Amino acid sequence: MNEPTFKFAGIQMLIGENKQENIKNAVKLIDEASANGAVIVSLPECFNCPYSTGVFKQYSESLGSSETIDALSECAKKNKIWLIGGSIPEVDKVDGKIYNTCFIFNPQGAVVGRHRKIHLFDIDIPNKIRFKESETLSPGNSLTVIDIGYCKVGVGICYDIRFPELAMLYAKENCKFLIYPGAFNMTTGPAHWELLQRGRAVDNQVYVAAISPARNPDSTYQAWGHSSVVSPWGEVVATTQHSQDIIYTDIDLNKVTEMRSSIPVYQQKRNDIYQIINQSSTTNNTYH
Ligand SMILES: O=C(O)CCC(=O)C(=O)O
Repeated sequence: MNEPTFKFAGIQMLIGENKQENIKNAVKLIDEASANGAVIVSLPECFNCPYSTGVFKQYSESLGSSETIDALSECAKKNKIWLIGGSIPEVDKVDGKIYNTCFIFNPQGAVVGRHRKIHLFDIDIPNKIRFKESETLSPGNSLTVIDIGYCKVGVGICYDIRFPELAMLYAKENCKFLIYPGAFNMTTGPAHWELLQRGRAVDNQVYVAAISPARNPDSTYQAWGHSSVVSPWGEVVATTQHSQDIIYTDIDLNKVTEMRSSIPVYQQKRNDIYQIINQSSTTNNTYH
C-alpha cells in the first residue's frame, strides 16, 4: 500500500467583534500553518463575526463583494494551499436570505465549493443553552464534496456533524476526509464533540476534523474549543485545549485503506434491507 500522506492544519483562532481584525488574524495563522507545511487548512465556524443570531445580518457578505472571501482567496493563492474557509454569514444576492456558509478555495485562489449549513442549530436545553439559528438563517440544500487531488473531502458545518446520514453520503461519494468547521459550547462540547467525531470516523472509515474558535471570555457564546482530528480507527490524532492554537496532522490515506480492508463493513452492508440516498435537488457548482 502506498497511498499519499499530506499535512492538514486546523486554525483554532480567537474571534472578536472587529471583522477586519478577525480576517487579519485568520490570514496570519493560515500563513503560519502553510509555512509549517500544511497543504490543506481549515478555519472555524463564523470566524469573522461573533456567533450570535442577532449579528449575522450585520456581518453578512455576498460572493463578488466580500472583503472576507477576497482575503481568503488571496491567502490561498499566496500560500498555494487548499483552504476550507470556516464559515461566514452569507447573504444571497438573489433571494436575500442569510446562510451560514463555508467557502472553499483551491491553491490558485478560486472558489471551488460553497457549503451552506444544511442542519440549522436550533436547540433548547432547559437552564443550559437555547440557540435558534433559524431566527435569522436559512438552511442550505446540498452536499459539498471537493477533490483536492489526494482524495475527496466532504464538508459540513458544526451541527451537521450530528446527522450521520450526511457523513454516510460523503463516504458513499468516496470521501476519505470529512471536515467540520464548528463551534460547540460549554454544555454539548464536553458531552458530544469528541464522541461525534469518533462516531463519524469509525462508522465511515474516514478521517474527521472538527475545527472550533478559541474560547473568548468576552463573548456571549463560550466556544468549547478542543479542535481535533480523528483517524479512521477512531483515535484522536491531534487536539488542543481552548486557547488560540493551530493543530497539525499528517493525513495518511493508507490508514483509510487498512481500516477498510481489515473491517470491510462496506462490502458487508445489507443494501437489500436498507439504503441511504442523496435526494438533494441542487448541485453545488453554480454560485452567485
Ligand atoms: O450540536 C451542538 O451541540 C452544537 C452545534 C453548534 O454549535 C452549531 O451548529 O453551531
